[in-house]
Amino acid sequence: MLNVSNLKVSYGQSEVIHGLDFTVPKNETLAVMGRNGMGKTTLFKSLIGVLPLSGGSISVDGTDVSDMESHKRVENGIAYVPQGRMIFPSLTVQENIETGMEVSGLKKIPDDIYALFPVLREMRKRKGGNLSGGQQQQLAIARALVTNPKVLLLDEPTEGIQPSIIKDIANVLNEIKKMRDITIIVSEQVLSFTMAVADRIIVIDKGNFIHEDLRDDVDTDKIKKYLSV
Ligand SMILES: Nc1ncnc2c1ncn2[C@@H]1O[C@H](COP(=O)(O)OP(=O)(O)OP(=O)(O)O)[C@@H](O)[C@H]1O
Repeated sequence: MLNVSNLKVSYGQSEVIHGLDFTVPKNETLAVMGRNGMGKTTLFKSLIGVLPLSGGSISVDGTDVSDMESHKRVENGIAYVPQGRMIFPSLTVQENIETGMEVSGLKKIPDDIYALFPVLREMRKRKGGNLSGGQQQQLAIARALVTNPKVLLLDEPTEGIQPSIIKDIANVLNEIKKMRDITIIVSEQVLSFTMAVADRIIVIDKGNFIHEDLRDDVDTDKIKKYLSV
């Protein structure tokens, strides 16, 4: 589980994340929704340690990771699928996945990864750069999963992906949740996607959480309003 307390993040003098508190238990998928520029990417980068905190703390299963560098946070169970996917274009699909396996000590790509993403098995010898956006997104998720994470972070996984593939990605996240004891946190602007995957939805606005609902209680019109203002 992930526990975040009074998290603050700044660019120079300018504070962008203003003291967020949240806990996400095992087997829960949390969606953080907000318009462009509201702080989703900054929040995720600070959770994985690409950006330093200017205050507060982050812990995974009781271990404080706030002062750890990114690779140490990965060792402690956080995996990150960045916005734009950031796969290695000149490495093959298989090599891309293998870059995630050093941490977990896996020698071979587990069968359940290819069962989740059959297209990656078919394309395992192709260069990552030659895959479609949706396939690259699957590859980025596979690469994150082979680290055996306790907490999986996905920053706007539907961005630039065609609607039919967005459904596949939602199915994959639901499968992952069934297969593993995992906490999933996804940032998004697409409400239909979050309604298909999230147990809880939080709205972020200018670096503050302004609204929270369990999926079953979501007033979709209200959330749409927050996302469109
Ligand atoms: N490198 C940076 N230096 C200074 N300010 C930044 C930097 N990156 C982001 N910001 C500012 O931080 C705020 C939050 O941006 P962030 O990218 O986290 O938002 P976001 O919700 O992820 O948006 P998007 O959906 O466009 O990725 C914005 O006001 C943005 O201008």
